[in-house]
Amino acid sequence: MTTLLDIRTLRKQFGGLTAVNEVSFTVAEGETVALLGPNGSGKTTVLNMISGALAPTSGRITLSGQSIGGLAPNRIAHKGVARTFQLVRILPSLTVAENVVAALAFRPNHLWGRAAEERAEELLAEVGLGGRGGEHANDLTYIDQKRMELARALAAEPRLLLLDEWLSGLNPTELRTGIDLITALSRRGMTVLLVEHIMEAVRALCSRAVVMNVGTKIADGPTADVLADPAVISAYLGEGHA
Ligand SMILES: Nc1ncnc2c1ncn2[C@@H]1O[C@H](COP(=O)(O)OP(=O)(O)OP(=O)(O)O)[C@@H](O)[C@H]1O
Repeated sequence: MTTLLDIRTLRKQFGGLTAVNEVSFTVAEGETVALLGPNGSGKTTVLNMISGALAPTSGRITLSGQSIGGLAPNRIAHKGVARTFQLVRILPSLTVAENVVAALAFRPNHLWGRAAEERAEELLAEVGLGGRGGEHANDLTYIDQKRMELARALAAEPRLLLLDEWLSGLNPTELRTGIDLITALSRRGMTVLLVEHIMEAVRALCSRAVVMNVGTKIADGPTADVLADPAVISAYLGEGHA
């Protein structure tokens, strides 16, 4: 398998707090990998360093061998990394289609006008919002806002998709739909790194899991093995996350 994302001895210090402590792991092309850990273990900080929202204190992040650590978020996005956020980020006063068109306008090979509208419609169909481009983003239900945020991320045609608790807050039916949607993306070759607390989703989606606890990596391997690892169970139990 070809390595797409390679994280080496990554470290992030916030004053006296080491939020991420010498963490290393890789994600291969086409893999869907979970980044797990109790609250405050450093997962979002790792995603923030991969997407450029935070600069690493030290360590290396490469995408297909090219160093991206410490670059500005827009440069990292142009190199093929897209993400969704723990709290959905949309442009509420625009229509659903306009939200996606705006994302298409900012990608490296910008799309405008009719071409952008057509591509937006394709992307909306892909996430289950086909034919709903004219609705106002503000009027969408929570899961539909999440779908739209995903369409915005896909507009960049990413090589690596970072999902930060994209499935949280969904009811059981919506969760099934959300899992199916990510499965479909993964089947068509998308590489995904996801932070997730819903273990049902992790088991369904991820062949491999990396687990952090208090900033340090404590496990990395096939999902079933990792979730049965006593060190992982005890880290979660310690935080009331059985
Ligand atoms: N900008 C920041 N400034 C100072 N401390 C921060 C900052 N961002 C995160 N931290 C701290 O770094 C640690 C790791 O936080 P992080 O959000 O990465 O954890 P997490 O594993 O994503 O948690 P959760 O599952 O609750 O989202 C926490 O102690 C947090 O308070």
